[in-house]
Amino acid sequence: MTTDFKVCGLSTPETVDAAIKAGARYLGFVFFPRSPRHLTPERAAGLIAAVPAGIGKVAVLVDADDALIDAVLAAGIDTLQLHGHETIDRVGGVRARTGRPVWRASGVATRADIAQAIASAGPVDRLLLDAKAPREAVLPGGNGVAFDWQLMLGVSPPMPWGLSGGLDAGNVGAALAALKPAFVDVSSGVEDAPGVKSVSKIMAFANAVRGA
Ligand SMILES: O=C(O)c1ccccc1NCC(=O)[C@H](O)[C@H](O)COP(=O)(O)O
Repeated sequence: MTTDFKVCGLSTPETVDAAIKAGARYLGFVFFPRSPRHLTPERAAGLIAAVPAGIGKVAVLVDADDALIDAVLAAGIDTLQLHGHETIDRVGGVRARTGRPVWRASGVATRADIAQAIASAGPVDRLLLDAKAPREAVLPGGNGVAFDWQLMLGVSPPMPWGLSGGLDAGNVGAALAALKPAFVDVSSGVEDAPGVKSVSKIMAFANAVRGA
């Protein structure tokens, strides 16, 4: 069975279409003004309108307020990925108020980070383990950096979890074989430059996931 994958940071009709054709289970849209992948809810609505039913439309949010959450849901988003410093109470509050699936993204650099990510995830539907952002990074995710996957050996989070950070067509097969996450998430690894997705790299990533 093929592992589900999410293509994150989509911002054009062509690359949304490529991700759909490649078989992505989830499409990610970033709502964070400092990101080269940033979208307004209005722009996202235009992209989401073309997405068939059955494919998840995931908003990547960083410490978003309720007004932004409501705006992205009105744009057609169905899943909320919280990628900031949201507390357990905030995660639970967002889930209870919206009734939508909530994913918690956490940065990993050490084994202790993984334990902390699991302990502080709150009532999430999915946990996304991403590489901890480098000290000088402007973004909390989407930096094209991998964490040491050996840190995950022997760890099985009690909720469905996804792997992200620095994945690409060349390494995702090894990641899947070693860790068997419920899903994988890619952004920089299918780009030609930050924020510029590549149709051919999206296809190559999908083939690598299927071939794993
Ligand atoms: O991608 C962004 O610009 C971004 C901005 C702010 C918070 C999170 C962001 N991305 C989160 C993702 O879901 C990425 O897909 C994930 O971190 C993997 O990124 P990459 O290492 O570039 O494949």
